[in-house]
Amino acid sequence: MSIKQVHVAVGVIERHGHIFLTRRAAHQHQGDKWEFPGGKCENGETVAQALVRELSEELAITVHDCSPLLVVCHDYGDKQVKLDVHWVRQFDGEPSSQEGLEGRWVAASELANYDFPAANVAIVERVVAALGAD
Ligand SMILES: Nc1nc2c([nH]c(=O)n2[C@@H]2O[C@H](COP(=O)(O)OP(=O)(O)OP(=O)(O)O)[C@@H](O)[C@H]2O)c(=O)[nH]1
Ligand SMILES: [Mg+2]
Repeated sequence: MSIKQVHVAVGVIERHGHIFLTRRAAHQHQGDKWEFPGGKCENGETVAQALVRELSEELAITVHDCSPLLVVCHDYGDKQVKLDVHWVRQFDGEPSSQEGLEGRWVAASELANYDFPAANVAIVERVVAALGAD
């Protein structure tokens, strides 16, 4: 049996201490959980290129710059993921889900109230540590 790890570009989109979250569709992996928008890297793409493409496709924003935050590897049993997480602070446009997903700006202090996939615990900790929880 082969173990395939999915490489995912994930964006922590930040503006004025708030983070833009989307809620995964019920039928998706980790369905109904809240997430930081992003998606799978395609062949030949850098993570930054994948992030620019995904955030354009999913949210119709134009990302001008991003910077690495952390990498999280997680085994869900049915799927192994490597989340390559970047801050996204320079972008144009107002994010709105192009895929009909629920989306909202959330204060760093409110992130703990959201139900994320297990792999996201470390991401939330880092974001709250960076932005403060008050
Ligand atoms: N985008 C995103 N994916 C995450 C997060 N946390 C996490 O475990 N993942 C996992 O990373 C994997 C890849 O994300 P994705 O958005 O491309 O996955 P998907 O299956 O919805 O993509 P697809 O429907 O376009 O094929 C999924 O298995 C998802 O459960 C997160 O915060 N953001
Ligand atoms: Mg996605």
